[in-house]
Amino acid sequence: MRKLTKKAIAQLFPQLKQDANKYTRGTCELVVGDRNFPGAGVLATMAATRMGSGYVKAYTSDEAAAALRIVQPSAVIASFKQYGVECHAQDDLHPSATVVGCGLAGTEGNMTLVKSVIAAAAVPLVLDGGALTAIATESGFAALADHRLNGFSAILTPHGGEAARLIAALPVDAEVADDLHDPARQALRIARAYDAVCVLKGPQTYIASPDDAGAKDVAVYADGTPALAKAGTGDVLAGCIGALLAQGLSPRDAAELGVVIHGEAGVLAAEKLGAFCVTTEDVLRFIPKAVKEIVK
Ligand SMILES: NC(=O)C1=CN([C@@H]2O[C@H](COP(=O)(O)OP(=O)(O)OC[C@H]3O[C@@H](n4cnc5c(N)ncnc54)[C@H](O)[C@@H]3O)[C@@H](O)[C@H]2O)[C@@H](O)CC1
Ligand SMILES: Nc1ncnc2c1ncn2[C@@H]1O[C@H](COP(=O)(O)OP(=O)(O)O)[C@@H](O)[C@H]1O
Repeated sequence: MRKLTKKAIAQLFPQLKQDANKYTRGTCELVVGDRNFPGAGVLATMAATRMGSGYVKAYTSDEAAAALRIVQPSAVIASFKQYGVECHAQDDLHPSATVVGCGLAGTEGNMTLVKSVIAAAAVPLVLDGGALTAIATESGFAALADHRLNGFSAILTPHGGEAARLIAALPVDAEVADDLHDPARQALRIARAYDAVCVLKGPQTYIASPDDAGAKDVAVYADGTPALAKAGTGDVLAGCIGALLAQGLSPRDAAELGVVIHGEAGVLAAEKLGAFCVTTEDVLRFIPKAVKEIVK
């Protein structure tokens, strides 16, 4: 397995060009934060804004929109149903990506929403939270397969519970069944079956691509901190990865860089505040320090 370190991933960091404008810096759109989980939408949107995207647009509930207008007024706000109508297309000069699922727990309405977003998105996707529940259904799986057939990539960001659900939805494969206690092999199984980069989160985070030859090609990040074991840190990670994807990084590079910056933000927050007291909001606040530390 390849161990991810700050030093090894520093070179992946997107350059901020002198002649940049907000669109060349990448548009990150997010479909996140239903009325029950507005906080997840706010956290993911704030993280995407912090991680360098020039233009951040949140398609979200009224509840999350009200909070975002106060804590992140630079984010453009739209309602869920506007996604298919207004979503951004991408070209080489104007990269773009969409994050979907943070704070969209598995209601029928949310599942329909996620599938319609996957069908409409002509951009790379980050699928988190409820979007992972949606692709574990037959119609959600088919929507993702069509997205991939249309030439667009996807990153899946399951925690252990979501990974178990993604694997349970697959046909049993006797050859790999024995291996699935090993998280690196779980990540690889998910990546290959869903044809997407898999970021399997936990105390150690495993990153696998569909074309990895075996577990030896899976990357592992093991330098994080249990301070990150707090509700909402996964939403922050999804926003970070989405912003990097929206700046034109490959899915694998965006995933690896996002995981290391997020982990380092947790470590720096724990050093400053003590691991016990670190909040998810602190992790967001320490992202700039983590970036400075990595690109110095
Ligand atoms: N402030 C907010 O609004 C927050 C909203 N959230 C949203 O809440 C929704 C539900 O997400 P949840 O993850 O709570 O619930 P889920 O029901 O999707 O997953 C939790 C289940 O998975 C199991 N599990 C196994 N391994 C796990 C692991 N390594 N980490 C976590 N759980 C593991 C748990 O025991 C539990 O049964 C998502 O849409 C998410 O985005 C959460 O991100 C928390 C913060
Ligand atoms: N003990 C731990 N050590 C290091 N990192 C952890 C630990 N526990 C959780 N994390 C990290 O915190 C994040 C939690 O994400 P997730 O489980 O999706 O939370 P949520 O759904 O509440 O946002 C992941 O990035 C995970 O790798």
